[in-house]
Parts: sequence; structure tokens; C-alpha cells
Amino acid sequence: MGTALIYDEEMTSYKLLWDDPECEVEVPERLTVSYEALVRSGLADHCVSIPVREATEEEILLIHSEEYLEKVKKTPHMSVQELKDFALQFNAVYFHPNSYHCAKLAVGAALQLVDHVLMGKVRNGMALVRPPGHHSMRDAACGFCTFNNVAIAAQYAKQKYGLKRVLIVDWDIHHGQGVQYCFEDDPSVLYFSWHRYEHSIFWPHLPESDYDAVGKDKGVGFNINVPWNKVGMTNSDFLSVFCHVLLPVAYEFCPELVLVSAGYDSGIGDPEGEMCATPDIFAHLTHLLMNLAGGKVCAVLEGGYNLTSLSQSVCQTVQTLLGDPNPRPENLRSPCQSALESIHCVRWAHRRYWSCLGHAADLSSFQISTKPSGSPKEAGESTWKDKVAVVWPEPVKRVAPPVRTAALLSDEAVCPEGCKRLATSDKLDPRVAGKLRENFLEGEGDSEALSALSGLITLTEKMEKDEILNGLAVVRDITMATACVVQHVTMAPNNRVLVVCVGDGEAPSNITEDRKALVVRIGSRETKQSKCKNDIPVCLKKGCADVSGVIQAVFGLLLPLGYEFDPSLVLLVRMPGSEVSDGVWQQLTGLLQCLAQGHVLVLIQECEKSCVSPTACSLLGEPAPPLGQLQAPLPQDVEDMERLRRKLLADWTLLQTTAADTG
Ligand SMILES: CC(O)(O)CCCCCNCCCN
Ligand SMILES: [Zn+2]
Repeated sequence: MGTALIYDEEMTSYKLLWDDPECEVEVPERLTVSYEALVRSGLADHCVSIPVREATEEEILLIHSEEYLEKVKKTPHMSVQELKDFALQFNAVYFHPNSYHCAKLAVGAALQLVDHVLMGKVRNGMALVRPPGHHSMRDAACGFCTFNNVAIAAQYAKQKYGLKRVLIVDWDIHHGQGVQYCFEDDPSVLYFSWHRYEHSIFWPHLPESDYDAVGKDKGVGFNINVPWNKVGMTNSDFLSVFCHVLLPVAYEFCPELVLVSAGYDSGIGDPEGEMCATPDIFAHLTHLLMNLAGGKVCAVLEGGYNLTSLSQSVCQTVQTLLGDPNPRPENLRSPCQSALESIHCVRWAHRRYWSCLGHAADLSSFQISTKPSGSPKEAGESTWKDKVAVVWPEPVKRVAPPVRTAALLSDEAVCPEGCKRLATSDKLDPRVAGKLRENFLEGEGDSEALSALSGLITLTEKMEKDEILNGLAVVRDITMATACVVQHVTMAPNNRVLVVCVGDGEAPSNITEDRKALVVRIGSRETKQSKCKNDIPVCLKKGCADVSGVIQAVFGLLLPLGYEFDPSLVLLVRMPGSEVSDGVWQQLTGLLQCLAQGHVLVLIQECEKSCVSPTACSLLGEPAPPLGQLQAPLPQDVEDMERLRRKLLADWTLLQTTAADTG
């Protein structure tokens, strides 16, 4: 199934007709540069092009009032002066004789995308639209927005397809208060937004944009606001919020559809956001959402005003939707104190509503930075032209290797659909053979074992050379196979391997202190006190059969560790007898492809070969099936994981979830 791209240059046919410093950034070129970048990069050709359509009045009335619609319907016939006067009744908007037409196309584009995804014609997709939507309200335009494209799409999806749970992820740098107002009492729509706030001195200065606006009545808990109280937030801040706030909640919620209010003014160089996250981060944010809702992800453009940053970020998003491997995240470091405060506050505010946040530390542990008395930035606010030009490196080219998934299997085993069987006939370098015999086979002449190990070496080398993206191997002795891969990979100077062992069993023997290998073991009990700090055992009372326990460990520990460790290879090992369900296993296999440019090698013990085909599906880029709404993790497990997290904080900064953590 493909990735939809919805774009029509008709939506560039309106613009600001008078001088207005607060609206001048919203130019038609925003759409043309984004689309042209997709065409130039060849990404548009790999997408399924879907035509736009005008939304009907009935669809607009899903969210907006008749009075408001009747007012907007009059704008095509207005003079410039009348348009100007009409706009004055709203906050930071402008109108043009064509803006009503374009606003209907923007809504229609979002609905076309939702239809094609929910009817299974495409897997996911992106709609490049303007005007944006997330600020507009039932009775009012606001912040360049006329109709609330994403809010209408959510309502439309519920009504037409009977969806019970829709997740809206708003990564635009402004708070989509319009969306919040629509759904704050609605438990079927979980709205997540981060936004520049600076304790309300940033536009639109609303108290209800703060972290304590958690929803109302039946909707308490289903509105999550992460305020950025400083500018300059980085990739590390963004990933920390996804791992420690959004994703655990999103998996507990288990949405049937993910709508993204994809605004790129949160990216570096944007005059509105003034943040520092680089365009490649949107590849990771997108990837981390793609195993939710069975992969049904609809991204709808909101803001983004630096044309270079915008077009690069749009390309990063679409390339990930298409399944191409993610770039390795550049030099991640500790989230900043202000971001940690925000994470701490929002986790605390939601601790009663989401069991995954039940243990969130209370706020007494540190003094929240006081709200500065500073007056809103309006006074003498520098316009975007005064802002210093920001530069950043062009995102690295992301090339998909010629072979996506290779399989190392015994001769009689059937090769899963879509995988390429690895020919072990390749002559093994006699020196390597000698080392393997000496290190792993105690010299015994077991040619079968030798050919299996040499096959693993070949697999690993083909990944390093980007001849294949990822692979799976069915082996007889999984501990030996793991040790063999670890040893081979860590021989090269700047290689690092993240070993994820699922189920109980011995960690590989040759893990050294040199941080070239990091082992995270998720199992039911401490096999033995982990001897070195690069071997991290995560213990769950019920072992890997505990879905919410594993998911808690993945987002709270494994992914932050993995991002900070930044491996060149991920080795995912399914220990024999691990009761991990295929669903959880596929989630893991899918999510871990966000690391190491997607170079994931999965090891499966001969006796477990029933999980070969689900593993192959995930390695081939199929979204993992939804896990269902998650139960609460066991309190004992939560406490153990919290204790482990605090112990690891000294070495791993992305594990922090509160400002006090840097104690
Ligand atoms: C879609 C979007 O969220 O990017 C729209 C942002 C509107 C910003 C209005 N700024 C007003 C500044 C007032 N001094
Ligand atoms: Zn914005």
C-alpha cells in the first residue's frame, strides 16, 4: 500500500493584499516550495497523487457554526477594504477574494486523505494545504486559519467510519487552541500539542495553553499541552517529549487513526518558532507514530514560514511515510532544563488519567520557574525580518539499500515473502573462519555452525555496506550467534551495536565496558546481577507476556537509551521461551528501525521459527497491528523501572523526565 500526496496549486491563489506585519509570513510560496522539493527529490513520484476537492457546507458545519460560514461565504464578493475590515474582527488573519475557495479545498484535501487511508486505498499520506486550520474556532477565524481542517477531519472520520478513538498530534509550534476547544470534553479524540508559550507571553497568550489544561468533563485526560517556555528547543527536547509523554499515552489510548497537524514552524530557522530542531527530526517523529493505528497516519500541513526549513522538513516527513530508512539523529544531548520542567509538569498533570504516567514524580520536587511578569511580546516585537539568519546543514541523503530484508535460513526453510534469502555459499575468508572456530566453536569441525556464523558475518557486512537494509537469521544457538555478531561489529572502530534481548537468557559474554555494545534485556527476572553498566536488565514480574510492561520499558528506557547510544546496528534477539506476543514483537521490530538508519538484525532461535513471518513483515516496513488499549503496568514493575531509570541517569541524559533529575 502506498503513501498519498494531496496538493493542488489552486491553494496558492490567495495572498495578503495589504500591509500586515503579523500575517506577511503566510505566503503562497510555502506550498510551491514544499511541493517542488518533493518533485525535485523524486519523492512525489513514489507517492499516490490524490486530487483535492472542495469540502461541502455540511462537512464544514461538522465543526463551524452556520453564522460563521455565512459570513465567510460573503468574502469572495468583498472589496479589499471590506476584506480588511472583515479580518479586523478576528485575531491575526487576513482574507482575499479567493481565500474561501482555498479554505474549502484545504478541508477537502484533508478529507480526501482520510477517505483514502480509512478505505485502505493507501497506507498513509500527506496533504499540503493552505490556509492552515488548527487555530480556527466554531465561530471565528484565527492565526491565518479559516476552517479547522484537522478538527473537521477528525469529526468526519468518527461520523463516516464510526471511529471510537482518533489521535491528533500537533507538532506545529503554535497551540492549536481551536482544536482543543472542539474536543476538550470528548474522550474519543486525544489532542496532543506542543507549542511555544514562554509562560503566555507568546501568542496567543492563552492560560488554557498551559500544561494544566487537561480536558473537561468526560474529556479529562484527553487534552495534552506541552508548553515550551523557552525558544531554542532541540531534537533532544522533541524526542524526550515523544518518549516520555506522547508515545506511552498514545499506545495506552490505542487510536484507530492518527491525524498530524504537521506544522514545521517548530523547525530550525523559522521566524515564528525560533527553535533549533533540524528537519531530520520530523523523520523520527513520523516514524514513531507509524506503528500506531495499524499505520493509518494522515499528515496535514499547518504552519512553517522559513521556506528552506519547511521544504526540507516536508521531504523528511514524506520520505519516512514512504518507508525509507531514517537518518541517524545528529549529536543528541540532554534535554534542556526548561523542557524537563515542562515534561515533568505535563506528566504530573496527567498522572491520574494515564496509567503509564501514574508514577510521575510530583511537582513538589522542584520550584516551577515563575511566570515572568514580562508584558506580551507584542510591544516592540521584532518582526521576522529583524531575526538573525540561521543556518544549518542540509539533511543527509537517505537512500534505501537495493535489498530491504535479507533472510539467513536453513536450506529447507521457506523464505518469507518479500525477503531475499542470503546465499551462504559466499566463500568465507579463511582468517575469519579460523577466528570463528577458535572463539565460538572450540575448534570442533561443526561445519553447519560455522556456515551459520559466517552467514551472520556476511549479513552484518552487507548491512554495513548498505547493500541490505535489515535482516533476520534463524540460528541454532542464539547466545553464540549474538556474541559472534557483537564481536564482529565492535571490531570496527566507530561501530556500535545496540543488543535488545527479549526474554530470559544469558546476555552475550563479550560485552565490554567500552560502550561499543549496549545490551538491554527485557525479561522476567534478573538472571544474574548485570556485571557491567552496558548490560541493562529490565525485569517485569510477568515477563514479556506483559504488553503494557514491555511498552513502558520501550518508551521509558529502551528508545531514550537507543537514541542516546546512536548505534550503527541494532541486534534484536528473541530469546527462546520468551512469552512475547507477535504483536508486541512486531511493534518492537518496527519501532527499533528508527535507529541505526534502519539496520536491524533480528535473531530467532530455530525452535521459534513460527515468528519468522511476522518478523519479516515488520522488517519489510509493514506497520505492526494495534495492541489494543493497554492495561496499567504492574506497580511493582513501574517502581523497578523507575529505580533503574534513576540509577542510569548518571550515564544517560535522555532518560530524564524531571528537572530535578540532574541531581
Ligand atoms: C498555522 C500556524 O499555527 O502556524 C499559524 C500561526 C499564526 C501566528 C500569528 N502570530 C501573531 C503574532 C501577533 N504578534
Ligand atoms: Zn504555527
